[in-house]
Amino acid sequence: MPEPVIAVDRLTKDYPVGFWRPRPYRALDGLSLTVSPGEVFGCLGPNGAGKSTTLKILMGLVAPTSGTAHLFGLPVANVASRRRVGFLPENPVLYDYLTGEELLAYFGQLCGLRPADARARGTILLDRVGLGAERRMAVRRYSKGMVQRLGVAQALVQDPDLVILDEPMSGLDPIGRRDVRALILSLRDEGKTVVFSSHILSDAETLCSRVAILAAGRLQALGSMTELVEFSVRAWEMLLDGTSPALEARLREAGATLTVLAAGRIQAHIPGAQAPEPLLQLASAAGARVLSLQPVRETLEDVFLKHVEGKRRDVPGAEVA
Ligand SMILES: Nc1ncnc2c1ncn2[C@@H]1O[C@H](COP(=O)(O)OP(=O)(O)OP(=O)(O)O)[C@@H](O)[C@H]1O
Repeated sequence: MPEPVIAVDRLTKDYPVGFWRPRPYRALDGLSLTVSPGEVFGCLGPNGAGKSTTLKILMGLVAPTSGTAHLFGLPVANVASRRRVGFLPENPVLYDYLTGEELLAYFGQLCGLRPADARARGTILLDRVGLGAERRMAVRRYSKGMVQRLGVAQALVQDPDLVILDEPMSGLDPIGRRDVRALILSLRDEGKTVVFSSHILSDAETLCSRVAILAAGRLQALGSMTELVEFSVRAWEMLLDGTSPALEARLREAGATLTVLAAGRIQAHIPGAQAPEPLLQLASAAGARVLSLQPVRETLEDVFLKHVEGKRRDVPGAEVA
């Protein structure tokens, strides 16, 4: 077994909350997990689950109350553990009077690159995150999605082996999300380890080799997609056009649950793993058109909801006065 890139053991964080008499609030409760080299690992959970707290502890931005965290075998309290790590914080705040190009050149030099190398690396990264055309624009003129893309670029400036991205899809339009998905896969193909937090479960499902689901500061589930998600077909969904009331009645009798989308257009949910051949024939014989037929299986979203529902907590001190 290769040495884990990340090793977290019984990690716990209590934040003090309240002004006059601060009380500890347990944001993270005994989290243990490891991430191996080359993995794309998703840290999932509802708001307040403890995802950012975990990533901040790894980055040395927050000290744990108890437990241990190691990067590349070194404790996170040791700055050297982060030499090979790039980080995108949840809300990147960048020097907005600089241009994208100047900012990346500056960060590159902070990471030890020579000025010319830092500039060259910045140019490559701006192209890679789709900001090549805006590289001479002041960051204060960037949209939220452009700042997010620039944040991703700064995380890659020192060509890290481990990339930690806190909500990388936040603020991105569908094209931006697609680009970041492609970027994460290309980082994986280069042999890098990527850890990201997200609320977008479909992204996690397509990108991650493994995910951790957190809720209320505790690990609720950990594993690969095949370990967590039941991939077998449970039902079928058929979209039909040109149906008649008589056909709809016969489909219901045959066990389908119908949703009427418009007059003569219905969605039929048919339970069972077998492809619904008899109902297809019934529909065609009655002159209806089958627009689509899709198997229904469990998704990561179903698994997520199963693990997190009912596990939201109130934060002490958050009451409205
Ligand atoms: N500095 C702080 N002081 C007090 N409580 C905090 C602090 N930072 C976070 N918390 C609380 O700790 C809990 C976990 O917060 P965290 O930011 O880690 O959650 P998260 O899973 O990243 O949530 P989100 O998806 O909303 O970003 C939350 O209840 C939050 O209110």
